[in-house]
Amino acid sequence: MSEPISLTTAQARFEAARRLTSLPNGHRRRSLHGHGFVATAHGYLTPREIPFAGAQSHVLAERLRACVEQIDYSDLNQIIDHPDDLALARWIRDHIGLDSLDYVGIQSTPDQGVQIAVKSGNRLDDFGSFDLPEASAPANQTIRIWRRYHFRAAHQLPNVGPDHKCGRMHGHGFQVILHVDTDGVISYDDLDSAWSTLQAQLDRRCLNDINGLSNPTSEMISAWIWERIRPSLPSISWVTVFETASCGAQFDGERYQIWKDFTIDSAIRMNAAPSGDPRSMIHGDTFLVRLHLSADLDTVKGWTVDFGDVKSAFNPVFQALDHRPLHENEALARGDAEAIARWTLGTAHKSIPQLSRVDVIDSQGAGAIVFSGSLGAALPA
Ligand SMILES: Nc1nc2c(c(=O)[nH]1)N=C([C@H](O)[C@H](O)COP(=O)(O)OP(=O)(O)OP(=O)(O)O)CN2
Repeated sequence: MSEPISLTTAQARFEAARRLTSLPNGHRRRSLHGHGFVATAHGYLTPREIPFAGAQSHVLAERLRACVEQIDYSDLNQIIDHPDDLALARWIRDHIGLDSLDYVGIQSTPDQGVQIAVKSGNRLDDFGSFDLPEASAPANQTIRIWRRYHFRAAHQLPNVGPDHKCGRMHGHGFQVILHVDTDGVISYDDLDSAWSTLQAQLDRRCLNDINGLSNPTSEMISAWIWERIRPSLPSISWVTVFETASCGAQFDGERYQIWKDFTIDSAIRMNAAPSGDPRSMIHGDTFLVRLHLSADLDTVKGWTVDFGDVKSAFNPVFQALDHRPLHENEALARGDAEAIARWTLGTAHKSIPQLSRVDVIDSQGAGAIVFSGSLGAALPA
């Protein structure tokens, strides 16, 4: 594994009203309506920007909160010209006052959002090309919109061992996210029209009966959707399939990535926080720990790595994190999400060699992403 890269991440919520008057007459988003928005920011704060080592995600969260407070409970049209999600993301980028930001996202509903790369040449899913000169960075790699769809279906995995629970016929409320790179012209409506025929083919069906889906793993479903959606959405960048609320697969036309979520409830203490700061004393939080794996497809099983095998292989690391005083582990004495994510990636990589990224996110949506290789497509809040 190459030396992992860390990104700090934070979220802030705000409520606001808007009219999108450039939409056609009769479009429901033309009239005055409101949203509970979620803003996200990713970046790497420099030592100059933080009061002590480990405070990165707290500082980013504070800065983002202060920024969105300016538009919280507002009529957005009074502040921003045509305040669609893209304009809001750009407004935050321009008003947060941090040079170290890499990405800003806006989610206007649980099912739709936009993400922009802040620095020129910064691709949204491959930090390796971060330093591309502006001229060689395709413009369509700096803005990505995404929209989530839901379908209900049964399936059974025909090539698993006799005792595997997924060999039995069962079902899921699947979710699909289409991530599309755009120059700002493609709208959520375009994604809806491209998706509608697939929705009719997938919803309330048994997936095994559908042509091309005889082995309907999350990976195979994401590739099946990719092939069918690409002719109408040529700038599609990733298809994400949530099999359950805690696991799923992503496909970008070449690469598969899967993720599996865990929750840890842990005590922490931040050894670099000044005395008197409550973070210097024992406190705690509930953290989401999201493991991302990059691997080739096992063409017989139809998956990369079984989610169940990920869970078993991760269990010793999970046991070391969950319901534990993390500050008693010397490697975690800094007590922040980045330290936990780095330690988790380094430790779990020994038993899960396909592990390429670990996210550790606290209960307020702030934390760290530590990865080696491709970032993959962002998953919503
Ligand atoms: N890489 C993949 N692994 C597995 C797939 C898959 O599509 N790709 N599918 C399955 C099963 O179909 C299954 O329904 C998922 O079960 P599981 O891994 O147990 O996920 P849960 O969210 O139900 O797990 P809990 O953590 O126990 O809630 C299996 N593997």
